[in-house]
Amino acid sequence: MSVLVFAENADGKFKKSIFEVVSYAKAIAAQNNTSLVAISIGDVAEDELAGLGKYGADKVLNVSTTQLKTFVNQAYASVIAEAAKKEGANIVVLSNSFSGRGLAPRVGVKLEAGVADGAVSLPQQTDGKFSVKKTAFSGKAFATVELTSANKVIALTPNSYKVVDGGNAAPVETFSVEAKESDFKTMVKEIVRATDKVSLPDAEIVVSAGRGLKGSENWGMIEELANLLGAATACSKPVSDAGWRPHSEHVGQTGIAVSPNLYIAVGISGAIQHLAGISSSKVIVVINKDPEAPFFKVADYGIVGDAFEVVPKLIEAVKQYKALA
Ligand SMILES: Cc1cc2nc3c(=O)[nH]c(=O)nc-3n(C[C@H](O)[C@H](O)[C@H](O)COP(=O)(O)OP(=O)(O)OC[C@H]3O[C@@H](n4cnc5c(N)ncnc54)[C@H](O)[C@@H]3O)c2cc1C
Repeated sequence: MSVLVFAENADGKFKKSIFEVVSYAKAIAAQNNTSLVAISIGDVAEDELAGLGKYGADKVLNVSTTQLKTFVNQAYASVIAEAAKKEGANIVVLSNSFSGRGLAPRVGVKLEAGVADGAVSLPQQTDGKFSVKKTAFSGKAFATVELTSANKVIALTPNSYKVVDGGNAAPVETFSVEAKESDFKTMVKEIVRATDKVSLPDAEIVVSAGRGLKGSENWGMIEELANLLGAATACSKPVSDAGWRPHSEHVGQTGIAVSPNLYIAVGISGAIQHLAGISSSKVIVVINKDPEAPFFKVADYGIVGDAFEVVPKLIEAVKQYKALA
């Protein structure tokens, strides 16, 4: 028995969410007194792969074929399932990223495994039971699910487990698996990143704004605040529907789900469909001129005031703080 973790790369590099998921998988391996094997698919340099050992991987399997250079959901799921079988891994861990959300159920089917996607904490393993706390109902609630199958697949929500480093470089082994033609019915030909800014699903800080900002011409202060804080920018649905901001920034039930350490909401009412995408944020700050705005009910800190006065003051305060630091 061992634990297998899928380490997904972005342009040949591993992001922080992968260090989180490797650290998380290591903790599960430790709970079960077993080893942790990581698998990487695509074009990643040897030292980057070996570096996963720092976060707990005892060994790294490297799958690097031309056919699998870009992400192909079905084919990647087959490779991960084959690796799990070969390594005797009965627990497979992935990030609940865009790709991870597609992979987890497919790997689950191939391994006849119970799946817990959107996990937010380590599994509880008592009295022979294996339970995982996860987000439910588009992030509106949490559920604790019990995985009763012998094999288990867990997809970890980004920003819900701390990065634990301190290990040593891990040995890297080439892993080859016969590709099935049926796995390549749909191919990703090219991935064009929307911007080179902080990626929204991975962001630790998000500055988000809504219809209270009146128009796209007023986003300068939101971007300035986000740049100062190293944050990603986001918006409510009507804002992207109106074309004030790109759809890639739309957060909520029908948009992206985020789980940053800090979510700053400016001029957003806090409709249930918006809250669905942000409820696993650690700290929520709301700026709204209406003291009755529903968003204040879920806020950790609230500022009742006009965004056009509050945000410039906040920018000044952050600049002063940075100058002192
Ligand atoms: C099926 C369905 C799915 C949906 N999915 C989503 C989704 O994924 N994401 C999403 O966001 N919405 C979604 N919606 C829409 C959602 O119901 C709300 O209509 C939307 O979130 C409201 O956006 P808003 O808060 O920006 O705008 P508004 O509701 O217009 O609120 C604007 C807020 O700004 C405040 N304000 C105004 N001026 C200022 C100022 N100068 N300073 C400070 N505050 C100010 C107001 O007090 C108000 O609270 C969905 C709706 C449906 C029916």
